Amino acid sequence: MLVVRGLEAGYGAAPVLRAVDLTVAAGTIAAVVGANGAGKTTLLRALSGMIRPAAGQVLLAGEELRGTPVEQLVRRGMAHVPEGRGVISELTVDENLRLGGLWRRDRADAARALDEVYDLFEPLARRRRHLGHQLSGGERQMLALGRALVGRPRLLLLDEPSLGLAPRVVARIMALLRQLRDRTGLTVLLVEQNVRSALAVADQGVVMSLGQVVIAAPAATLRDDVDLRHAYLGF
Ligand SMILES: Nc1ncnc2c1ncn2[C@@H]1O[C@H](COP(=O)(O)OP(=O)(O)OP(=O)(O)O)[C@@H](O)[C@H]1O
Repeated sequence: MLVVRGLEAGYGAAPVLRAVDLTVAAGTIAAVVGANGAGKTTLLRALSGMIRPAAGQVLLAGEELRGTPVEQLVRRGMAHVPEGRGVISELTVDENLRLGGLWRRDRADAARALDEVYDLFEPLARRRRHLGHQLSGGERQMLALGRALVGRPRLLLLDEPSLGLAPRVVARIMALLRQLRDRTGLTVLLVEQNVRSALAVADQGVVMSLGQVVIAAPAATLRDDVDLRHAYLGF
């Protein structure tokens, strides 16, 4: 689904990503882990067009994406849920969710997707008319994820979904990702500080350090191989 080759990106003159290579198979979850400042968020930003890569190739289902306007990326099936969540505080839960499907031509399916999100996230269904700023951190995270799902993405880029959430909510979100992968074939690139939770749900583990991918391996290998864990994950 996603092939990244030699990706270089950064902020102004300061390079962050250095020759990043990555492959994520369709219908799998890849967890990107690594120390603070390793470049995980920058990788998601470069993939979703929030920052312009300086070099390299990004293919989504075989089609080159570099230089594609963000709106086109969304139409091609990419959804990015950034860290900090991007919920619009002045809009209601329902309005925020509908934003995720505004661009879709198939209105009937957009309405179905909205209903599915309310089924998945019962707290959102109970707070349809609440404003974004009236939600708890966990509800906001559900809303950001729900809004992305209303667009029926093929590839979901998720930045730190567990940030600031109670373990029970984190477990729920991870279980949901697995369910979406299994039921709909969704492909997920998941950036997480919570390495154990991320590797528990992921098919592939990708460790970044100093702007590079230092190891990409089956998540089970990273979970179970004590030497690898010590060397790359520090536990
Ligand atoms: N907007 C920005 N302008 C300039 N430099 C930035 C910006 N955002 C991040 N950086 C720098 O890019 C580097 C990588 O940051 P990035 O946020 O991608 O790391 P990360 O792996 O996601 O870290 P964390 O786990 O702490 O969120 C860091 O050195 C950071 O200071």
